[in-house]
Amino acid sequence: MEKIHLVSSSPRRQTLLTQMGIPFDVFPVETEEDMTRDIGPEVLARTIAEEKLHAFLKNPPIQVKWAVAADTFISYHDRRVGKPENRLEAERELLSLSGMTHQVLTGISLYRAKDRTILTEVDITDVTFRPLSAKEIAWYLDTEEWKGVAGSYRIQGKGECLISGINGSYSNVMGLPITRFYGMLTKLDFTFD
Ligand SMILES: Cc1cn([C@H]2C[C@H](O)[C@@H](COP(=O)(O)OP(=O)(O)OP(=O)(O)O)O2)c(=O)[nH]c1=O
Repeated sequence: MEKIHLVSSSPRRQTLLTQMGIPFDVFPVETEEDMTRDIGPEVLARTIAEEKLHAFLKNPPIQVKWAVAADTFISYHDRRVGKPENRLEAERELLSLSGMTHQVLTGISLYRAKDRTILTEVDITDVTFRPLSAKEIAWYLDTEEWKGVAGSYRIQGKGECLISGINGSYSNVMGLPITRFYGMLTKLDFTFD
């Protein structure tokens, strides 16, 4: 099977590619990830994923055959939320999410080197939080799971205790929607043997 260059520092995306049985090399890039642009959340998810991919393509390793970049953030009430800067920001975020449904969006941009094709898609999952007490929020903040994740919670960790329901892909919330990504690879004739 051909290797994919994973243009991401996210350990969750590595876990999900491993789960899919796809060999990969990790090649993170630094981009601005400006969430304040006046565009809808789906377009924003596409745009940031494509910006990460294009940053990688400016100076790719010679042997690259495939590359994938992604961006995950949460959206509700016209707000787009990425990773919190500190505990106070995480606390405010969890308070806002308490008792309501938000969307988790992941933009995925896949590159096939042989003809320089780029395919970008967006996956959306609705996640509903239970009404959270101040005690629960304090407990969750103490777990430190909020560090480095969009929306200040980890569905794949103790964060699942805060959730009453999800509609859509679970792996999308973790940073790479397996079903959609598999479909994208198939569209571009990636061979799984
Ligand atoms: C909501 C949620 C997000 N996340 C993670 C997925 C993403 O890794 C992260 C969102 O940040 P991203 O900017 O998408 O990715 P990243 O900074 O981890 O890596 P890079 O920019 O190099 O690609 O939040 C979880 O792990 N669990 C969750 O429940």
